[in-house]
Amino acid sequence: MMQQNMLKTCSLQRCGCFQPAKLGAPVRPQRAAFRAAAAGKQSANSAGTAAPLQLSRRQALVQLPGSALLASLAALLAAEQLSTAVPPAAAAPGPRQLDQETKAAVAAALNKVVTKPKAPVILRLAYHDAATFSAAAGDGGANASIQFELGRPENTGLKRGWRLIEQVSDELKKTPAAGKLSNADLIALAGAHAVAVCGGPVIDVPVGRVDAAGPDPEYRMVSEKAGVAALVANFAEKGLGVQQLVALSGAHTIGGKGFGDPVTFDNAYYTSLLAKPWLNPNDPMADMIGLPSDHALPDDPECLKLIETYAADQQRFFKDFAAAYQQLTNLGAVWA
Ligand code: HEM
Repeated sequence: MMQQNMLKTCSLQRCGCFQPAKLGAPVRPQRAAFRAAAAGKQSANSAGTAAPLQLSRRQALVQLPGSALLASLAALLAAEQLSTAVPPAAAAPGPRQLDQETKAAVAAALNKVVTKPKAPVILRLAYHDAATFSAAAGDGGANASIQFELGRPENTGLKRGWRLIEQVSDELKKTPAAGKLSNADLIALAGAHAVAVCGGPVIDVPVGRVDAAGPDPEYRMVSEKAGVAALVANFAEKGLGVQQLVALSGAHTIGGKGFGDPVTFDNAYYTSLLAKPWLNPNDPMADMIGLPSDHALPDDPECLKLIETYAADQQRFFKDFAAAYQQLTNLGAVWA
């Protein structure tokens, strides 16, 4: 409504033919434009014509002299534009950016709740929430359904992560962000925060995801015992390629899998995959390092090339991880 009235006011400034628009008093632009054109004719002829002119559209076009005709056409065009201008529709559903006020409130809540030691479980939670997506079935994905799936074997340990999201949500209740974000948004934002707080890339996460009312279908998560073909196939089912598989697996650089400092997000995962410390017969902890699915990656030539790239160039890893994380957290999302 406000925009509509601004439009009317603008037209007032542009062609001077409207009375100021009042709230709730719609102007009839075409008629007003004609009056304006007729008034132009009247003033041009004021010496010889006493009666005010009331012209039809056709009359105006036929009878008005050149300059008045041009003026009338211009007025008509402006009026036509106004009359066809539809009121602004409600914003179309889709990802949107957080406003500054909400962003600040969310950042404060995440800083308070998702501290470095909590980062690994939160990042894993974000993966497990989104990776139930199936492109073929067209369901699952980043929708906070993880809250209904915490009893599944692949989600062992993630109750702790979900409780942290509940805490973030509670924190936000006292702020301008209250009620503005879904749990699915909070999970995606918290995962990005987890990466950043451990020194990884700052990832822009749009919001507007709608929460699911129940669990996603089962058996969508790939096993830690999977070989590289099964890993690639599982990611492909979600519309993610080999590059996304290798970049996202770099998340294992944080947490307890033995790839360097557990709360530093860096490219130690890739340097370790090349060094293969799990094969060191002199290290009693060797078999604690990495998962079979991690160990499998360097066996594939395409994966190996990416592992070498990320091992040599941390910034490239950060860039590809950030892009893949955005893809991951948009999988299957229904936008409000
Ligand atoms: C590629 C297939 C993947 C498999 C099979 C897999 C499996 C696992 C397993 C079994 C754990 C150990 C959980 C535990 O300690 O109890 C783990 C940890 C973790 N995963 Fe994955 N994961 C995969 C991909 C990912 C991706 C794509 C991400 C995030 C983008 C991710 C993030 C994490 C994190 C951060 C941890 C450490 C959690 C902690 O220490 O609390 N994982 N993953």
